[in-house]
Amino acid sequence: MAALSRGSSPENVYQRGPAQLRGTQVPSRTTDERLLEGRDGSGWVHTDPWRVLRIQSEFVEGFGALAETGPAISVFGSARTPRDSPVYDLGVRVGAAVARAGLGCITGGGPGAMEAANKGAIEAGGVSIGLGIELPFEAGLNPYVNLGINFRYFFVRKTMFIKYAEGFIVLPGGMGTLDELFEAITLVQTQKIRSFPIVLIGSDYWAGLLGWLRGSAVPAGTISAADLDLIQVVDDPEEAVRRVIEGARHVAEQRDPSHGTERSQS
Ligand SMILES: C/C(=C\CNc1ncnc2c1ncn2[C@@H]1O[C@H](COP(=O)(O)O)[C@@H](O)[C@H]1O)CO
Repeated sequence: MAALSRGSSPENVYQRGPAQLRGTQVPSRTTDERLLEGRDGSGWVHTDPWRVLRIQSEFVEGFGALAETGPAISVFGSARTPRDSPVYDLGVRVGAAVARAGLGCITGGGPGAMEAANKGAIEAGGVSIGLGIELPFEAGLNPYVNLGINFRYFFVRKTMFIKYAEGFIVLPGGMGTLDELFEAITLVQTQKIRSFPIVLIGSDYWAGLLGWLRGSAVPAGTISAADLDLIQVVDDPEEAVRRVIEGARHVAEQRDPSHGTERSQS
């Protein structure tokens, strides 16, 4: 490719965006020329700069889709909960209670307890939101989602669970559920967000974890006893929703009115 004759002598100035280039710094091709020339392989779509744009677009799409959905509660729970189990039934009742309270029900959009909560929400006439995630064993969004968004990146999706929820209700679950639960607790404990209602549902299931936190982590000094106050445990779906609404109201009352309904994390 021939060098640009205009830029080849030191006295000529070449403007590339905000940068001024002279002499040897003058490129041989214009930016447009590079954009419009033939295909350059496809490896660049797997480079970090390109990924940054994809991550940015996930935030833009997520914020765009959820900004106008109204107040909601994020409901978590195991992807493996069978449809014929009592926990599935509990999930349906949680989703229905969320919808009856006039709140959107946000889940991970997958099977098991997520599907149960979406089913309850949609059957009760509510907004049933599924924030799906690309996984190697892709299952797709469950059929009870009436607003679904699929994410590539877990961390983008997790931002949405927190940003658009008044609080969390957590059904029995495994690693994914614990990850979501402890992310929220960590954000509150480190004061990245102000108090955020977190309600575990199913006291029998959660007793072991809470017992370990109280009996091992507190005495070891790795958490403070006050950290446990961030978590509430109930068995009744209506009570779980009531606790989130009360907690959210308490947070709103404490908030400086000039901050509107925005959370303090930036
Ligand atoms: C395991 C199977 C499918 C997994 N599909 C999922 N779809 C959407 N979200 C998921 C999935 N698996 C985990 N999650 C997220 O983690 C939480 C559940 O994880 P757990 O380890 O099962 O507790 C859940 O809240 C999701 O956000 C095939 O059955």
